[in-house]
Amino acid sequence: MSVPRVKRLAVIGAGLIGSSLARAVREKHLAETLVVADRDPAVRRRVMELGFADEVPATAAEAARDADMVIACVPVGASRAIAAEVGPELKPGAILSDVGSVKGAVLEAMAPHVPAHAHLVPAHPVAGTEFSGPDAGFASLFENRWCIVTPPEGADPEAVEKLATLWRGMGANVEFMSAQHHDLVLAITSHVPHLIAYNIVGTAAELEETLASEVIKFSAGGFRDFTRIASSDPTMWRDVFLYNRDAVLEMLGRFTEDLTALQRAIRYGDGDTLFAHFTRTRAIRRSIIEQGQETAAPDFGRRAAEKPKHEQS
Ligand SMILES: NC(=O)C1=CN([C@@H]2O[C@H](COP(=O)(O)OP(=O)(O)OC[C@H]3O[C@@H](n4cnc5c(N)ncnc54)[C@H](O)[C@@H]3O)[C@@H](O)[C@H]2O)C=CC1
Ligand SMILES: O=C(O)C(=O)Cc1ccc(O)cc1
Repeated sequence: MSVPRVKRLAVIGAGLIGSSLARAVREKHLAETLVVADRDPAVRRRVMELGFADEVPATAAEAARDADMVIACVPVGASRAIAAEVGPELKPGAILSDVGSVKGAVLEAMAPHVPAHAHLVPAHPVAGTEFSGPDAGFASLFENRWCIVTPPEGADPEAVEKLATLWRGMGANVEFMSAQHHDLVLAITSHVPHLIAYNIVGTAAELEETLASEVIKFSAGGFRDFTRIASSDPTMWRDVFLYNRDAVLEMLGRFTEDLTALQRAIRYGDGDTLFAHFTRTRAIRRSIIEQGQETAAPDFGRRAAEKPKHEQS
């Protein structure tokens, strides 16, 4: 059965996610006309060279004019500015969506700018890598990954279904939840793990010179995985922590308590506690793999990320 096409789809921001979305839409013929805007002239030039858009305007307003669906693929902190720019251009029935890693704050920032004749349907594809920019994207990024859609209360069911259909067309599995619930779940599955990676790599870098160089030399296993995550885009992750503050602090509080319990077990030589804890966490990993949902683990995106860059486009 063929997927209904969006007549005119506008993507704002042609980085990892925007360019992956555009590539997937192109490859699967999900839009009649695909417009890709970016404020950075170098990015626009690259989008034209890569050839995955029909039009490449400089402004979000231009891209949104006459669009049936507009998807903001910019750092969470830019959502308000994009909505303010795009809002007055939205035609009756148009859908405004996004891909931000935080949903509550995005909803709050965008909603006031969406006219009553248009629909706001935020979403978050739970798939990505540590790379950024238009060259990092690839069409299969969303295949068999979750896309969480967080419609505001009273959202138009037809608009919600249109957005879900687009994501399913790109190979994603769509799940619906409230923005608040999304932010709590993602705080523990994605945001706190990234913070831990940023922290441990920072701690290692601060060690005395000889020790630090040995960390680099012998970095294997665990630490190496952390360095991949800790190389993720600073702007994007700064915004995630600024805009999902409460949920991250809640999960960080629980994390710290549990870490203290493990620290205590080590201090007092309590092997039983350590063994019981590690046995429990091993079972969690196994059940994730059995369900074919490694994507729910903090290292989601890893297989794609480990591909060399030239294999990713
Ligand atoms: N990187 C990842 O693994 C994932 C990221 N996300 C979310 O996707 C969004 C985009 O992330 P990436 O694609 O990784 O970022 P990116 O840094 O690769 O690309 C962002 C693009 O947006 C453009 N941009 C920024 N502000 C703009 C504005 N005001 N107007 C027009 N263009 C603007 C930038 O020039 C850049 O080309 C973020 O909200 C992030 O939370 C969601 C899932 C995974
Ligand atoms: O590269 C990784 O391991 C990721 O965790 C990618 C990622 C980053 C942010 C998201 O909101 C979703 C996925």
